[in-house]
Parts: sequence; structure tokens; C-alpha cells
Amino acid sequence: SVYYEKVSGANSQLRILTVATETNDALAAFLASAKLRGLPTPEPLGLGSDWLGGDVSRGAGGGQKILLMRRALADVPDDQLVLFSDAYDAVFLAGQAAIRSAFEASGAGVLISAERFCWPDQSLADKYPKPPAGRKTAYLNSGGYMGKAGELRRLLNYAPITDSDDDQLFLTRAFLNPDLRQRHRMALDYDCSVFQTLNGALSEVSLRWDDSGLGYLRNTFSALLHGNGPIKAEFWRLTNYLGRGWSDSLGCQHCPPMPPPTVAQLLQRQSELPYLTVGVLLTDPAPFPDLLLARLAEQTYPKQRIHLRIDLGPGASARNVHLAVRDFIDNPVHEYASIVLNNASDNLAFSPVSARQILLVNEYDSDFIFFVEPISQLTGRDALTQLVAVNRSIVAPLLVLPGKLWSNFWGALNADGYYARSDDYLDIVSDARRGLWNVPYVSAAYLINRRAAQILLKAGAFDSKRLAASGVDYDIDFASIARSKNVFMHVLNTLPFGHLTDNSNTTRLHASNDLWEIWANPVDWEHKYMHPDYWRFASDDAQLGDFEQPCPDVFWLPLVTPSFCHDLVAVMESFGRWSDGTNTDPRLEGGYENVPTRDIHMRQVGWEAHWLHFLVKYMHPIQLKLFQGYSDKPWARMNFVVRYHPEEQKELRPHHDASDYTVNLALNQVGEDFEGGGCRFPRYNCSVIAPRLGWAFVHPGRITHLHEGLEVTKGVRYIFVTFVNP
Ligand SMILES: O=C(O)CCC(=O)C(=O)O
Ligand SMILES: [Fe+2]
Repeated sequence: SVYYEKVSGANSQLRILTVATETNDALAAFLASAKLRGLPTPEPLGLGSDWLGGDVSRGAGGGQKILLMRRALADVPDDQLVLFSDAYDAVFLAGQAAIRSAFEASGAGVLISAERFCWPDQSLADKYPKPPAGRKTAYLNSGGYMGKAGELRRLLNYAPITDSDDDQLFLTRAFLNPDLRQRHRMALDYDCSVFQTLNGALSEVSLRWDDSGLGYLRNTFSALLHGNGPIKAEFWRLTNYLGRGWSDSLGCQHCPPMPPPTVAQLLQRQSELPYLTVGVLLTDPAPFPDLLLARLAEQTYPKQRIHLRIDLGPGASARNVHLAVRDFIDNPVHEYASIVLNNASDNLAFSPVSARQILLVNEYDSDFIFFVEPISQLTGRDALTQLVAVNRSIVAPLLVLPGKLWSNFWGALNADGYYARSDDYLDIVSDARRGLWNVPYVSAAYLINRRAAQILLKAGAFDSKRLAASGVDYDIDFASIARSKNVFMHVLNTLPFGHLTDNSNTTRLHASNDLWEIWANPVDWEHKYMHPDYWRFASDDAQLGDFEQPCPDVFWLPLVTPSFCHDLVAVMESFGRWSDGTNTDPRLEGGYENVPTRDIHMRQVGWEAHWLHFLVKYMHPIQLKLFQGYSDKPWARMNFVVRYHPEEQKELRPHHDASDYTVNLALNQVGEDFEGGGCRFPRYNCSVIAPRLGWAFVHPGRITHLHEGLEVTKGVRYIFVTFVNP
């Protein structure tokens, strides 16, 4: 096939020249594409020298390319066939035979790439000869040309040029001069037989895969694809698929081997593994910092090869963030190579950018840095291992907000450099396509290799002063610098690596802010707060008979986790305004409570709506099983935490509740936190005396289920009581 053709003999070898003053990911992609097509290795001119040709993405320039070519051609034999191509936005699509025969068929002495826009001097547009009928590529593009070395040398010396002059204008003037055009038999490649310029042509080419699974572009037979002009993001997106990138049948060709190594395998070759610095940037408010840290600690990558650094910024001043970090650092089982905590929560100038900068300047000798922002939850244990195995400049694990299309990458850019949806965005976000994707923007969590980090540092990507002055969002600025430096950003979705949290409404006001996340982040909320056995009882299979009954028509239900209990008690105690236990209760409509407890209502701490939502979502399926015929959604007027204490209120006399059924949830542990307590049902001479932490017992409120709270003899007992009236 044209993709892997053999080179027939040394003397017929094409020479490929290019200009690249620095190596970068774009040059590497160009070279790799030549290798894939069996072409001779392109020879980069100017490597290591300063680029003096100006910023050609913004204006004219590039004369240095012509000067470098003149010099290089000086000692090439006259009849040597030479192809010149730009290095940083081009890939080969075919091999030597295709290039040669297209060149020969053109009959040109010098065949030059053609494009749809007249640049940099539009006034020259009407001086151009008319292109063949139906051809829109009317104008010269200096990013690609070919011919015999002698012919090229004579052409490139037709007039003086300086480094900062415009190379395209230089060649355009030659082409528009009838004498020169004729003398060198200059021809524009109107048919794109060798050079396919993409700017303006994107809607006419489309991705296809041949029978062997190799990607190609329909409607072009060119050998060289050139992402000229402001369409680089789409150009690189296409390259994800071209050649051997990705196809349905072959899958991802540049992805790490599957399955990933086991923990045992990793530990065995631990000493060969690169060092990582993991920078956890808890600088902005975000929910579930404890889950974030626990999930990091669950990563399979050996901790002995990880330097962990945690930055606390002023935005993450919430109590739960500090507690989570303290718990984590105090945990002696984390055998990281080192742990550093930088508590900058009092420093108002401390931002995610300054955190990154400090990290990079204080080199840890690591081969990679993994930045984690607080909205990243890495539930996939192989994330770090896989990202390291990919070994790219920047690679992010795909993280998606559960149930949404919001993720930590963009597939395309709009004209202003902001988000646009690429053709493949939905397939990647939904994991319908798994692979490694070159993309124009990543955020939230990504691995940067040392070389790329140094390039970005030098380019000012972590300079908070420059950023503040620019007024651009950090992520967007960072990605745009990476793009301008040809530091490629990839996103990897070979496995489920985790998800994002929504921190747009994260509160910092409470003792346990995560309780408030029941709407914004239900996935993590359930993970943190729902009892793992709850789902078995809520499932369609579970029936009334599956519920334990400690007393007649009193049902045990595993409902919430110890974290829920702990967090709710913390909220109550930090609020602290317990009722006085008398019959006068201004919180009630009548102002009178017949059987008073020392308690705090959910409404008082701003968590009533949340709990009512909980009842509808999680109690309703249970109610349908326990109390057949009560099918309406549950609702409750009274939702409160009771505190029993030997010196305060220690018991509750027999009574009925103002409920159809009552949910009585144990928030702490008998034997450990208190002694005594429990609930007795006199009609059955039966007590629930060993409440289980996080379990509720559910009983009818009236008529048959008169009940009393038994005396607490030591310690403090907390229960969460809800009077449900569906
Ligand atoms: O102490 C108990 O478990 C019973 C509490 C109770 O019945 C109530 O608060 O209405
Ligand atoms: Fe009661």
C-alpha cells in the first residue's frame, strides 16, 4: 500500500528539508509521520538557533526559512529532488512513490503549495493567474514546495531577503513575475496533488478508515497535510485518527498496554519507575476533599516514587478541608517519598497559579508533575500509572461531571479561543471512543513532564502577575500558552479514571459543608453518606420480610454512613442552640410541645429542604415496602436531632408521635459514646436497646406504637428523628 512502500534505491531518495529552531511535539509528530510512511528522515534546519522570523501566527515574517534553505541547498547536487515543508503544522499522508509521481505528473520545475487565502498582501490577489475551473486554491502558500535542488537554489536566490521579511510574500512575488515563473517552471499545486492546505477546506475533507483500519481523509489524495492558518486545533484533532492513530477496528495505537500492571508488578520494578511530584491544589472551594485525598492514596502507582505536596489556599478555608488534610497527613500508612503541606490559607494573594509556580521553581527532581485541582475525583486506581506510561508533555485523565457533558477537556476551539464542540467530543466524553487524544485544552488534573513544565514556566504560564494583568482565566491562558509553544495536551480515556465535582455552589459556611452537596454532587454524596447496604433494601428485589424487626412492626434499615452521623452532629454542635427541654417551644406553630426533647430542628441549621429531598429520594422506596398502600412521596413537618445526657435530658416519657411513621436514626454508638438509652414499646414489652450507628429503625407513630426514650446513664446520645406523613 502507499502507506508502507519500500524505498527503491539510494540515488532515487527524496530529501526532505524543514525548518525547526526548536524541537517540540509538533516537530516530533512531523518526523513520526514521515517514518510511518517510509520516507527518508526530514532534516530540520536551524535547530538550536534563535528564531528571528517573527510571530507568523499573527503577522508577516518567516524570511529566516528562505535563508536557511539557501544555505542548505548550497551543497546539494543539482538534480537531487528536494521537498520543503513547514515542521510545526504538517504531517505526511503518503510515501515517496506518491510524492514523486504527483510531482512528475505536474510537469513543474518547482511545485508550490496552494491555498484559498491571499496572504500577507491581499492587494496581490488580482495579479494571480486564474486557477483551473472549480479550484479554490488560487494563492501561493510557502509552507510546502518541491523541485530539483538546482532549480530551487536558483529560485530562492532571485532577490535579497532578511530573517524578518515574509517568506510567503517573497515566493509570491517570484510567482507573480511572469519571467521568473516561466524560467523556473513554477506551478501552484491547485489540485493538492502533493500539498493539502487545510485552511478553508475543513468542510470538504472528512475522516474515513480503510479496510485495514488506517485513517485517511476523503477527498484528498495529497501526500502532505498542512494545518496552515488558524485551524491548528482541528488539524491536530484530525491527526488523532490519520495513519495509525485510532480506528474502530484497531482501537488506540498509542495507548499504554492493557490491562495495566498490578500493584505487585509495580512494586517489583519500583526502583525503575520515574518520580512524580503530585501537587494537590486545595486553593479553591470544592466539595469532598476527604474523598479526593483518599482516592489519591488508593492509586496503584508506588508511593515511594511520589513526592506529595498539598497547598491550602484562602478559597479552601472551610473546616472540612482542613480536617480532611490533617487526617490525611496524620495517617502513618502513607509511605510517600515525601509529604509537604503548604498552608497558605491566610495569604489572600495565594492562587492556583502561584501554587503551581512555587512547585515548579522548587524543583523536586521529579520526572513528572501531576497537578490536581480540588474538583478532581480520581476513582480509577490506575490513573497515575497509565498517565506515566503514556509519557506525553501534558496528559489529563478524562474526568466528566456525572450525568453531564461537562469535562476537563475541549475538543475544539471557537474563533476567540474558547470552547467549541468537536465532532468527536460526545464519543470521547461518553467513552464510546477510548484512546489518547491530542486536544487544545485540558484542565482540573493533568500530568506534565519535566521538559514541558520548564518550557511553560519559561513562557510565563505560571506567572500570576502577568495572568492578573491579562484578565484571562487561568486554565484558558495555560492552554493557549501550551498551544503556542507546541506543547501538546492529551486526554486519556482508556479506562474510567474518575469524575469532576461541581463546585459552583460549594458553601464554606458550615461545620460539614459536604452535607449540603446532595443536589450538586449526588454521586459523591451517596458515596460518602449512604450506607453501602442501603441499596440492597431499596432494590426491587427486597420485600417486607427482608427487614429485621427488633419489635413488632419496627424495622431496621441501614441508612447512612458513620461520616453522615459525625458530620450531622458536628453541624448541630457548632450551631449549638439546643432547645431548653420545656413545654414552651416558640419554633412550633402553637408554641407548645407536649413531650419536649432537647433538640435542634433541621430548619434551624438550613438543612431541612435537603433532608426532605433525602426522604423523597431514599425513604420513598423503603416506605413502599414497609407500609403498603402509603404510596405518596414522604414529607415531614418535624425533623430534629435529639441530645440525651445524664445531667441534661436523660430520657423521654411514653408518647405517640405526630407521624404516620417515624424514622429514628442513631448518630452515635452505644457502649462507646454513651451507656443506656434506647426506645421501648410498652404494648409489646419490647425495646430497641442496641441502636446501630447509621441505621434507623422505622415504626408507626400512633395507636399501636406508644414508645419512650430510655434513660441515658453515661455520655451523650444523639438521634435524628423524623415524623413522616406521606
Ligand atoms: O429515644 C428515643 O429513641 C425515642 C425518641 C422519640 O421517641 C422522639 O423523639 O419522639
Ligand atoms: Fe417519639
